[in-house]
Order: sequence, then structure tokens, then C-alpha cells
Amino acid sequence: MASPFLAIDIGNTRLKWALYDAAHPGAALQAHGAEFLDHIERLADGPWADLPAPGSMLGCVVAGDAVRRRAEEQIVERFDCAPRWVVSSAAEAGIVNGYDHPTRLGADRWVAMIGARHRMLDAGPARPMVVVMIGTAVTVEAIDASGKFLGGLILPGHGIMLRALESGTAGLHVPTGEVREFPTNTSDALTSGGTYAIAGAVERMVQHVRSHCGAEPACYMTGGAGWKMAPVMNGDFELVESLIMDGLLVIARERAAGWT
Ligand SMILES: Nc1ncnc2c1ncn2[C@@H]1O[C@H](COP(=O)(O)OP(=O)(O)OP(=O)(O)O)[C@@H](O)[C@H]1O
Ligand SMILES: CC(C)(CO)[C@@H](O)C(=O)NCCC(=O)O
Ligand SMILES: [K+]
Repeated sequence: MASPFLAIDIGNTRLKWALYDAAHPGAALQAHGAEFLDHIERLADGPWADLPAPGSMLGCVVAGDAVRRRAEEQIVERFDCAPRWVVSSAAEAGIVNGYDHPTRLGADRWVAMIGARHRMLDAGPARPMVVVMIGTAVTVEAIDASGKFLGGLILPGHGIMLRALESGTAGLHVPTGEVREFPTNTSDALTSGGTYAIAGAVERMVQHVRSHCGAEPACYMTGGAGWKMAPVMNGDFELVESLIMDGLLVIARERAAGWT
């Protein structure tokens, strides 16, 4: 009988977790949550206190070693299961890594691409992809129709952009504004500037992929602030909140198949 599977995504701002009824794509979500990194110690006695014990877990972590260790303490304290973390490699689950040093690619980026590829192939024939993650940092990945990761962009997220402007200028200390085509106050100018900086980078990558691959890419967006970007994106962007969790489920199934 299948046992529950715990998926964990530790970013630079928050730890996201999701418990599924089994370790394969399409498994039913039983519980999920997110904690700011300062609050990881609460997991075992808080949100995880009443969960059924998972038979296995798999995660991706881009925060530092100290954060990863604090998460491992919670996993071991609450559940009798070994912490396992995805490391970016030369190839896994249908994606071939084009990075100069494949292991230096952020594990969250690697897992999100694997989740996106699986979703794209589920929907129809193979196409190139653009995969965008809007978290603490923003990443914009290009993948060709064969599953080769061609390369990607890293840029500051909304929060970092605003804090950089605040600390680097004398006159920019204002509340968050609205996204406007023609902003007429400082708040709107800052919020719109950040949003369109990200949108512009994404549109450029879509152009690069379109001309390099000679086909229209399937475009996916994920990350905690993805819902804020989705409305301003040109073209068909599918917002998939669970892209990293989907990728973890794909990898978990492949590994289980390889080990039996
Ligand atoms: N209204 C806002 N104005 C400016 N920045 C914001 C706003 N809302 C969220 N942010 C910033 O956007 C970033 C991403 O938000 P969030 O923490 O939800 O994403 P995340 O996917 O959990 O990030 P990570 O995976 O990197 O931990 C954070 O750095 C946050 O400070
Ligand atoms: C770029 C971030 C911060 C995005 O979360 C993360 O994937 C990371 O720390 N990556 C390592 C460097 C790289 O991917 O080239
Ligand atoms: K992330």
C-alpha cells in the first residue's frame, strides 16, 4: 500500500511543504503550508503535529546549510523518515542540464523545470518552454523541445528591488503602489517599475526561445508572488503554484522505480 509522501521547498524567504497520499505525480494533496524561515522550529509541534507520518520525503533547498539543518531537525523530530534533498545533476527526469557547472544550478530551478516538462508532456506534444519563478529572486529558464535546459536569467524579486532602491536613494521611502502603465506618483512608479522589469525580462526570454527553437514556447509561472505577475504578462502564461511540488513528485517516482 502507498504511504504518504512529504515534499518540501526551502526558498530564501519561506519553507513550503505539502503532504501527498503517495509519491507520484497526480497523488492527492492531504495538507500543505508555508513558514517564514525564522519559524521553522514551530513545524514539528505546530502544523505537522497531527499529520500522518510520511513513508518518505524529498525536498529542494536553496537557503543556507543552517536553515537546511533546522528543517532536518524538525523532520527527524516529528517523523521517522530520512531527509533527502535534490541536487541538480547533468540529467534527470527528462531534463538535460546545459549549465556550465550543472551542480551549481539552484535545486529549485532544476525541480521546477522537471515539474513543468512533465506538465507540458501531459498536455500534448513536446514543445520548448519558458519557466518563470517569482520568489525572493526571479528566475527565467529556457528549455528546448527535447528537454535541454538552454540557460536562464536570475534577477531580483519585487522585495529586493524595492529595498535596494530605498537604501540607495534619499527620497524613496513610500508604501507599495499599484501597477500602472503611466505611473504618476512615487509608489506606483516603484511598484510598476519592478513589475515591468520582470515582465520585460520574461518577454525577452520568450523571444530568445522562439527564435532559437523556431517554435512558440509553453510558458509557466510559479512562486509566492506569481499571482501578482500573471495579470500583467503578455501571451499565454499558465500560473501553476505547485510546479516545484510537482517536480518533487516526478523525481520521487523516478527514484523509487530505479531502486526497486
Ligand atoms: N507587495 C509586495 N511588494 C514588494 N515585495 C513583495 C510584495 N509581496 C511580496 N513581496 C516579496 O516578493 C518575494 C517573494 O514572495 P514570497 O516569499 O511569497 O515567495 P516565495 O516563492 O515563498 O519565495 P522563496 O521561495 O524565495 O522563499 C519576497 O521577497 C517578498 O518580500
Ligand atoms: C537563484 C535562486 C536564489 C532562486 O531561488 C536559487 O536558485 C539559487 O540560489 N541558485 C544558485 C545559483 C544558480 O542557480 O545559478
Ligand atoms: K523558491
